[in-house]
Amino acid sequence: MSDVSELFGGLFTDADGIVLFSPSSSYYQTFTDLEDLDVIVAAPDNEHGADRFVELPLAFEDVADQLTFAIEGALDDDIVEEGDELICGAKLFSDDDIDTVARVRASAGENSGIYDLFTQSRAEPSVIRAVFEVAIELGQKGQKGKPVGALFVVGDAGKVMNKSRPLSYNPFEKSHVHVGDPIVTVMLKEFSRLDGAFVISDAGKIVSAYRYLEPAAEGVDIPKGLGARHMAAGAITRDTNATAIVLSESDGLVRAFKGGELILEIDPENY
Ligand SMILES: Nc1ncnc2c1ncn2[C@@H]1O[C@H](COP(=O)(O)OP(=O)(O)OP(=O)(O)O)[C@@H](O)[C@H]1O
Ligand SMILES: [Mn+2]
Repeated sequence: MSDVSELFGGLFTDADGIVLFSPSSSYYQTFTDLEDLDVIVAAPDNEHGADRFVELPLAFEDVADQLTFAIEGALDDDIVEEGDELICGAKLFSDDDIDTVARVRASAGENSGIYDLFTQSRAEPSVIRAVFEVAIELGQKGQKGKPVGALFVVGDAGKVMNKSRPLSYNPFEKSHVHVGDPIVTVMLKEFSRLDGAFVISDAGKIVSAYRYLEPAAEGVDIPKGLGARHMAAGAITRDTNATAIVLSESDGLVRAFKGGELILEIDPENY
């Protein structure tokens, strides 16, 4: 008769490393005396001072997104090697304790782009993250209780301006405000009722609101069923080096596009 740990034991044989997602301090401590396996922590902050650490820019609610982000980040930082077999411990249902184990092979060939979205965009990672936060907040609350859509084009702003035209006067014309400033969050929410896109510079300066994007759309392949806003978002990221973050008025999801492709889809209600 086999017992459960023997049956599942195969999951752990010949592993090269362990990835713990936001472990508690005591949980992390129990792993530090492991001799032959590297322990990697993936979390919003390196609160335990782990030597091998991947910073999560968002609390990805989808465990697959979390794992993919951490593994692409660990490969990029040379914390793990191509082909490494990793045991990942994550919190699927629990907020407190790791309750789920997955065995994943690190493979650079299957790059989803989710790590590069934050780290290899023209815009600074903190800017990408701040725009996500505004889009998520807007998705949770809507505008005066009604669902609202919004399109943020981040980075490579000069080129984006050349591939777009104004729909109305630009309320940010003479201002020097940046995403992340609390007042800007209020302004972005207010202006999101109106048409068009926000254009944001690499450093996070709001360059313009109300831009109608006119990128070339050839070769852009976005999922069927998404409309003009999403098509424009995808296309502008193929035509320029910008990243686009879109809140859909119709399904309430936040989506990110880069290089003409949909990279990440998240539901604000889960944050
Ligand atoms: N090329 C564009 N540039 C900037 N904004 C655009 C562009 N095309 C559409 N939009 C904006 O998107 C809004 C919604 O358009 P549409 O419904 O076709 O898009 P969608 O992709 O279905 O988005 P949603 O899911 O929010 O409905 C328009 O009212 C307009 O404000
Ligand atoms: Mn629509």
